[in-house]
Amino acid sequence: MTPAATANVLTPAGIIDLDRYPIDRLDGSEGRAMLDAIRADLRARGACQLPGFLRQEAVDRLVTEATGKRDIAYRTDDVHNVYFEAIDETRPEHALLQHSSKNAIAWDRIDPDSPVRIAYEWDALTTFVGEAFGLPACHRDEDPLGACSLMLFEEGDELGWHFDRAHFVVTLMLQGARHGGEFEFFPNLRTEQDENHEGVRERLTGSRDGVITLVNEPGTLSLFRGHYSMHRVTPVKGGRTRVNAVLAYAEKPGRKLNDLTQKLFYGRTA
Ligand SMILES: O=C(O)CCC(=O)C(=O)O
Ligand SMILES: [Fe+2]
Repeated sequence: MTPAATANVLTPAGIIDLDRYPIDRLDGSEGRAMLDAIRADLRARGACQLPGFLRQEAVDRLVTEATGKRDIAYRTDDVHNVYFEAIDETRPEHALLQHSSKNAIAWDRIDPDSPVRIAYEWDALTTFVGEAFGLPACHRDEDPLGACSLMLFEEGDELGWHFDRAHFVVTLMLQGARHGGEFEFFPNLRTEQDENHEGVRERLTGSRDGVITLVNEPGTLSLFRGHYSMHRVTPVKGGRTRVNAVLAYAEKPGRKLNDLTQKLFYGRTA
């Protein structure tokens, strides 16, 4: 980065397109209409995408930051089942192994003036996320590693089919792969009351019934209820790294990962 760019710290309005998405004016008529549309989308398919949420300059800076930090990213390459649980061989859908590999840049390695830090720490974004998901309260995670991270998916990297442990996830797409790297999603495949083991097994053995593919445009904010909707990221191909940010929130204040999870995702504790 040039000295001029370093000195030029972006403001929330310079990072997020607040003309298109008035997240700091949720009480106004445009803000209310936006929230209504987002909530309807989340109800209907468990996911909502806001293309052009980040301004181009913020996207460009974040891709430069993330790719520049490849060497301090922590690489994971694992097999797991869709529940991230110890395998129960007596359950077919439980024993079908998935592959995931990616490189994660932890929250404490993200620049003080990084656009993603400024956006994540802006209370208006936190309030907006809570309102979008219809939560009584919404807090940023307080985990020094996992609160908000930058992810790099290189050639062959993917996330196998899974249900998130968290009830909802927020991502920012920064750079799509040339091929693959697509986010595929089975809306509401299970519910709190019904695990739908049969439906899960069918999807893991080839059924595409009900699948949706989300857009991969750089600058898009995605909100999704990944706890009920099985999803994956298809293998990256074509030589361009897929880069995104994952923003973590909780209904209660002070959420942190336990030591085991920190070690698993970031290779250390903090
Ligand atoms: O990289 C993505 O688009 C999805 C991330 C995801 O599924 C997760 O963080 O659990
Ligand atoms: Fe996920």
